[in-house]
Amino acid sequence: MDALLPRPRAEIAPGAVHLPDWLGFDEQREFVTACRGWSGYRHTRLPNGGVMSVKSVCLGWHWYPYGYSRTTGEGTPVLPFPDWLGDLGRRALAAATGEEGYEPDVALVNFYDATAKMGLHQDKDERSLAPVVSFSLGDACVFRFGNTETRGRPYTDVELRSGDVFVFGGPSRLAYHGVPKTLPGTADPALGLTGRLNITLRVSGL
Ligand SMILES: O=C(O)CCC(=O)C(=O)O
Ligand SMILES: [Fe+2]
Repeated sequence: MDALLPRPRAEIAPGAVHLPDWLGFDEQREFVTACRGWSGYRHTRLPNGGVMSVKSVCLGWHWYPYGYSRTTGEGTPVLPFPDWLGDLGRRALAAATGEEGYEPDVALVNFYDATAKMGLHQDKDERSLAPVVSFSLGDACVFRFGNTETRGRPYTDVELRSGDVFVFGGPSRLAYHGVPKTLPGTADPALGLTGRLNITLRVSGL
């Protein structure tokens, strides 16, 4: 029942906008197919010795903690950033905030299995303060959106579901955010995805 109720657009903080159900089901399915076509998903190793529980692959530039490079950790070229993904990001940002002319050149594609999560962090390895545009596919998750000062409160927990867009820019561009948990089994089986995919688009400024 709950799934049938429309969820309103919400400004979670200044410059941070949640657009529920922005991608149609066919677009979600095509996006999942594209994500399957990208190879090289890896658990990123952190300088503190930890390993991220998500598996990720990058397009355009390779993100590592804490910077961007032209080659992957294996020394292979980074997968290209496709034009259609830039177009999608441009349309999503325009729909969220009205900003035109967004030109992302990096995508981080994260896969969450039932137990994966992502600790609170800032996206601050880019040399541009252009917004981050995030797409969610598959299982829903709890997305924690905080403040620019600390990992702690105040923060707002937002449920991101398949097809949702979340944009953060302006005064929220450097806000701490993370994924405390996914909600396993909530994906529409017709999507053909067990788990959650998140794709964030950024402008590297490089
Ligand atoms: O999975 C998400 O919704 C957030 C991902 C994220 O914050 C990141 O890739 O930097
Ligand atoms: Fe992030």
